[in-house]
Amino acid sequence: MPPNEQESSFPKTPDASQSVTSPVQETRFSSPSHVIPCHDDDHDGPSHQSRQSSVLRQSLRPIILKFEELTYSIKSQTGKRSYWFGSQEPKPNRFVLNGVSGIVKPGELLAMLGPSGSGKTTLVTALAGRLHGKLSGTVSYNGEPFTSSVKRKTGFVTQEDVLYPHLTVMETLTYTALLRLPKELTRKEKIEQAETVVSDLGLTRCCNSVIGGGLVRGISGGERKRVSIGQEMLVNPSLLLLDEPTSGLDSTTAARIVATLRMLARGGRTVVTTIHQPSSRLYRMFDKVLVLSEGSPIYSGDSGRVMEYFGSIGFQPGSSFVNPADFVLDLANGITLDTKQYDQVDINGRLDRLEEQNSVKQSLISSYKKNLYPPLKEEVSRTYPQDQTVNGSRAKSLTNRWPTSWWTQFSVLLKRGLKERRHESFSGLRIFMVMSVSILSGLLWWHSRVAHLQDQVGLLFFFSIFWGFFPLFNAIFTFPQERPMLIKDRSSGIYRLSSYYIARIVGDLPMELILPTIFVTITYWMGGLKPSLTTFLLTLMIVLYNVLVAQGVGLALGAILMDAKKAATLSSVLMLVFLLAGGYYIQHIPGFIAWLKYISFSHYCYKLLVGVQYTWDEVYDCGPGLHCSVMDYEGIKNLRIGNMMWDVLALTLMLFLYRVLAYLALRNL
Ligand SMILES: Nc1ncnc2c1ncn2[C@@H]1O[C@H](COP(=O)(O)OP(=O)(O)OP(=O)(O)O)[C@@H](O)[C@H]1O
Repeated sequence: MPPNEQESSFPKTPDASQSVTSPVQETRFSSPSHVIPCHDDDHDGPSHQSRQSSVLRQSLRPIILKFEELTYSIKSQTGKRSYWFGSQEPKPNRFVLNGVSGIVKPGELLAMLGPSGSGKTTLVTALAGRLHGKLSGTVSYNGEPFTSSVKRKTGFVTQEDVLYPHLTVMETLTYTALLRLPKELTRKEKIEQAETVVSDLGLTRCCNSVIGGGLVRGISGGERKRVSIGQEMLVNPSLLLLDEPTSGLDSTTAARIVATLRMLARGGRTVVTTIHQPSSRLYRMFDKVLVLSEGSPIYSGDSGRVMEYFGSIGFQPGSSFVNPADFVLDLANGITLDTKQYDQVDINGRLDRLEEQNSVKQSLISSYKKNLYPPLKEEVSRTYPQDQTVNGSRAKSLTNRWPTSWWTQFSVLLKRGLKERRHESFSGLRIFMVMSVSILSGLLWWHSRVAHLQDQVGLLFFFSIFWGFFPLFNAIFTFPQERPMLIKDRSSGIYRLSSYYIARIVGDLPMELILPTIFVTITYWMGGLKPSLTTFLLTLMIVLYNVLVAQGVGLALGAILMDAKKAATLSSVLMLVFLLAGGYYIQHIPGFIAWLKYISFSHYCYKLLVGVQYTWDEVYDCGPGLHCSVMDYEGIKNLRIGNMMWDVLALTLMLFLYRVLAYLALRNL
């Protein structure tokens, strides 16, 4: 009989969750008076009434999760190096999962236990449809494979919290609510859901604190974990999968989290979690447990019957007060009462001990196959009413692929990006750098004259190179930095890649364009370039266009390599090539390598800058009493300035091409 049979009758009614008193609720209602209520500045706080009518109380579509004979192997290395190439010889496949089966129904909380490295993370990742590689066996959700509609009904909390460090708790959950909750809910209702989750998870006190991470000090590890769980709760998942949600937390916080999971399960959801070393208090909250030993199951079934089962196959705990979780973890490691005693008498008998432990594990695996697997297999292969009802709803859900419209996704992502990057966009350091370089160059080129043509042309070349390097190097970090968040959001099917991509590019624009505008304005007039408003505006437009192209190159390199270090190295080489082949330093590049300048955006920018600065009839003093045409000056003549539309066209092509490349690279993430 399943534990808590009365509570977990299937399917659960929405109200069932409210009737369960959990430690979370107890904590919430007994929270001390000094707790500061968290209200978003943009809206009014939710009424108690609206919290009660939370959509989180209802499981909209219960899911039966079945997995059968899951086997996953990886290729490992021997460590022996081949003489010639230093590569390692392949070793036979190592099984990370070996014939794991199970079934979890709505209303149930399954815990996966096992020693470190036993395959828990691999299994939960496979159940979340995110394991890539050689997975054999079947996983079904109401009898269906993992479809995008299942994806949107599944919450997956990974072991590492993937959160934006500069957003506050409330901002994080609000943006998630706005993106993940269906368009049928109003904005106000979505925000209320976020507030409900903040309150349900006991995050009220820190809701205005930043998440933190890296060098930014933020909320505690337990609070971060609860924010991650909250993000998944918001989607009102029918299936919630969690990888070690309690690791590193104190026992009270861990108990609160497991109690929350139990409460969510009681609301008609299917909840699966891996857990490292639960206390007996936590263990009692699980309905079912699955115990893994080196990837093979040694127990799968009701949590309450674990001691009885192992007793029936000859494995007894040392005392009657033992924590069942400790007992099964010892067994999964091959440690029994006998081997423990053996340990104490013979401390040097390591090999014998290992052999004995292996034989205990093998015996447990055989017992599982003989005693537990046949009835489990029968249960898994049974057809449930849920298996049929889903077919109708699937067709409907597929038509509604995304929870929100493209425009909502775009505007929420834009705002989220601006908030997350507000510190870096308007960082004093960046502004200081641009201001100091512009003033310094203005002073160096102070009121330069056409007579000193070489100097003036040098200033224009500097414009094209500086405003190639700077935006390019800023842009290469964009996607490598955001990769974990993007993968997480995209795996949950929250938004289209196009809405994210456009929001990201548009969000970066203001700062990308404001700084060069300030720079050009200062340096142009200080540097004594042509005192004509039209020429100044044209110069500014060319520099801004160059910035956009350079930004595209940086985005593409970052997205293709997904490694900021590699991208930075490649960018340095690229910009050095562009610098040398740009047409300023070397005027007589050998023909076989002269094509390099045609792929350099700085070259086109430089040509355009020179083209708008000087006219065909303009002359300069080329000697005592001599006047030469500017266009005949060697450095300018070799640029072959002709119809400038071709240069604009080349830059326009690059502008789109690099952005399309970046987009395509992101699609393959
Ligand atoms: N992609 C991979 N490459 C190399 N080894 C892998 C890979 N995936 C899994 N493994 C190995 O498979 C085994 C199981 O890993 P997994 O992370 O699932 O264990 P776990 O039970 O979750 O461990 P822990 O409790 O320490 O997180 C480990 O030995 C791990 O090193």
